[in-house]
Amino acid sequence: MTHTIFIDGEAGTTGLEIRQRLDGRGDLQFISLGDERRKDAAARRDAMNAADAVILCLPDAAAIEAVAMIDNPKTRVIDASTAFRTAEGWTYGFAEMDHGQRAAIGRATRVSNPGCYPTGFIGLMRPLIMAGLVPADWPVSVNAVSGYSGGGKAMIAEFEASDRPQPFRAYGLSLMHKHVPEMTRHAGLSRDVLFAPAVGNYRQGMLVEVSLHLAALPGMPTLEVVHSVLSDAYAGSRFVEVVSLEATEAMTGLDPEGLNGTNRMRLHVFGDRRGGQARLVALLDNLGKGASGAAVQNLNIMLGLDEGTALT
Ligand SMILES: NC(=O)C1=CN([C@@H]2O[C@H](COP(=O)(O)OP(=O)(O)OC[C@H]3O[C@@H](n4cnc5c(N)ncnc54)[C@H](OP(=O)(O)O)[C@@H]3O)[C@@H](O)[C@H]2O)C=CC1
Ligand SMILES: CC(=O)N[C@@H](CCC(=O)OP(=O)(O)O)C(=O)O
Repeated sequence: MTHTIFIDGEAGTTGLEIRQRLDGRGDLQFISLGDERRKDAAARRDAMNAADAVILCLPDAAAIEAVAMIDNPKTRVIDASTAFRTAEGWTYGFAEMDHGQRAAIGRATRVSNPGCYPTGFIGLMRPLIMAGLVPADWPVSVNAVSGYSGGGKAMIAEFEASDRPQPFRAYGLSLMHKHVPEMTRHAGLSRDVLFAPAVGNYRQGMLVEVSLHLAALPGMPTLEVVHSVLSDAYAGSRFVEVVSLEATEAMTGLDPEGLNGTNRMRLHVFGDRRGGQARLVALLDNLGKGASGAAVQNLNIMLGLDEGTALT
């Protein structure tokens, strides 16, 4: 059976990566508008209503407009923007976040693809909060560094055009980053997370880190307990791996580009087993499991296919 797919925003950073991952798949047929018509509202409306599945790779405002154009009840949507990640009627497209989430994605007509930073943060924290190791109202901070492709075409042009690009830039300094509601909600927290992002002068890949004073938590969990809760949560997972404590203890550094080109995420629990502190670090490709890879995984699930089709 062939499914008809329309990628709105196909010429953008996320759209291009999705298209590359889907190229050569005989089970899919694409509606493509070409450069002249890709922003023509009428052409986009027709394309969306003719498709079995639409993947929106647009800025938030354009994604909201696009969804309003769909009147075919059979058209299913995956939105890569931030617009619907905490919206009523949308299913959050992070298959590994809970038992049952994959099946919910499979049934959904509207799926919001998670943000890149939230994928790392929720991946690290949700199991610990659900297990009661971290109380829902705990004050949690998250630091992260992303490659500049995280900022789309505009940021890529900024970094690649400049003779002397900044090596590193802290941003989100007002603490009002657009990912805060999504991270807070889907991690299961009741208090807004404090998010400190940064962008580095490299194209792609990211580290997302939560530091915890384990000895200050109500149950004073050990590093081993934290590790075992995370390992249990992702046991058998194809794309999310929890690195063994032996392996993390042997590491002296972590490369943010280490999973580029894949749909995988690796979770690390760093710290001294005798100490009362932990650095939890997620490694992922912002354009892989953080965006385009996750969108393809969600599409596979929605079409009833093996979720790993065309993904590494
Ligand atoms: N980059 C990343 O790592 C991630 C991005 N996302 C999200 O994915 C979405 C797309 O981001 P990204 O690919 O990085 O952004 P880009 O800016 O690289 O691409 C966006 C594309 O949308 C096109 N576009 C803008 N407005 C319209 C419109 N009204 N109609 C049709 N096309 C339009 C742009 O056209 P033009 O080429 O003319 O500018 C561009 O091709 C965003 O919501 C972003 O937040 C999510 C996770 C990670
Ligand atoms: C480096 C950089 O600028 N990154 C982007 C996030 C990229 C991303 O995840 O976009 P979504 O909002 O669609 O999830 C930012 O901080 O706004």
